[in-house]
Amino acid sequence: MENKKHKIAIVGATGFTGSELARLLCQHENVTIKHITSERHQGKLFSDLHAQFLGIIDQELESADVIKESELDVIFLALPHGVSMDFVKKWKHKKSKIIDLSGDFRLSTPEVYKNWYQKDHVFIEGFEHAVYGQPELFADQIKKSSLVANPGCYPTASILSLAPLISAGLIQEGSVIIDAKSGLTGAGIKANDTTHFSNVNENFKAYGIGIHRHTVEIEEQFSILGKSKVQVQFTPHLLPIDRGILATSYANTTRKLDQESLISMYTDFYKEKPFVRIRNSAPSIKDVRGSHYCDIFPFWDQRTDRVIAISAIDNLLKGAASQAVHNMNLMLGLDEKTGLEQTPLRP
Ligand SMILES: NC(=O)C1=CN([C@@H]2O[C@H](COP(=O)(O)OP(=O)(O)OC[C@H]3O[C@@H](n4cnc5c(N)ncnc54)[C@H](OP(=O)(O)O)[C@@H]3O)[C@@H](O)[C@H]2O)C=CC1
Ligand SMILES: CC(=O)N[C@@H](CCC(=O)OP(=O)(O)O)C(=O)O
Repeated sequence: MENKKHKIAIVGATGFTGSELARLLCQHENVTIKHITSERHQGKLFSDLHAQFLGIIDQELESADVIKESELDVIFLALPHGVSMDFVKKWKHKKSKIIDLSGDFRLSTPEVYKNWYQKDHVFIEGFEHAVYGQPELFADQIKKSSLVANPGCYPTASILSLAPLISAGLIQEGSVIIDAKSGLTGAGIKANDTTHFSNVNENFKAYGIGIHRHTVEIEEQFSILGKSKVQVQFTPHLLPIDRGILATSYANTTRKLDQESLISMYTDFYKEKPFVRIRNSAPSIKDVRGSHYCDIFPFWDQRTDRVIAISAIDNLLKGAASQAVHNMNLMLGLDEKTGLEQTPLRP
């Protein structure tokens, strides 16, 4: 018997995460891409904009207006934050499940959203329904949800790096410091001064110091996992590479640990999570590039009695598109690994 194909749409398909979604979903055995949308490029072929899809997805880009009348199982929103919420509001009566890649529904309340995104939220109702889409941590809620807030890229790497210790209540309050670095595609497809070649090439800098919106996303998720308020110091950096995130997380623990028990705690925590790999040496960005893996090396520094957990992901995949597909698999009751077992791309 032929597989039932779920109908999906990718809204904002011309961007970086939208085109990665298209790459994954065109090979996914259980879905068919019904619509791919763009407002600026409607009428052109997807493969005209992204030549790598020539002969693979020569589908016409449509305006998101077509979604209104279309029967869809899942809609992926690969739109900027502040834009996604308008669409979620507009389509609130549709039966389709929505996976939003933006930050619009990741936080706990519209007030917290306003504080960190400097924008009033237009769809407050959404906060009650949205589930934070970290498949390794919240699969049960994701399976029942019809609105998933796909996590941010830095939060994915950061949260997974310390989740086993936070969940076990082993982290000393106020001691978490996360130093994270991202490739340039994290900043989206539109070029600007920051992403200008000569400002990035052979250069390296910190940004968003003390104010980056991912700080609160990480804090809120740690607070849920640890069942008490957690504050973190988070600093992002821009790497002169196209894709990948490396996060180095430091924390003091409430009791002394050792390397062996740390590794066994992490291995145990992630034992049924096929896309988190516990390493016994520091991972590099290229070890996970082009894949859905998050590699983590937890290290016990016996000199300073501190944990240093290093995690690596591909920001466009585990940090965005493949995580969204993982969420879709869970929401549709499919095998969670479907369409996600790409081997990392080296060198
Ligand atoms: N890049 C990354 O590594 C990650 C990104 N994210 C989040 O995912 C979302 C998408 O990111 P990314 O793919 O990088 O973004 P891009 O800037 O690369 O693409 C954005 C897309 O949104 C569309 N768009 C922009 N404004 C509007 C609008 N007003 N109405 C309708 N469509 C619009 C554009 O379509 P067009 O111009 O063709 O009409 C484009 O296709 C963002 O919220 C981002 O924060 C999350 C994790 C990681
Ligand atoms: C390198 C770079 O600029 N990265 C982006 C993060 C991209 C992302 O995941 O952000 P969202 O929360 O908007 O989804 C930034 O720091 O704003």
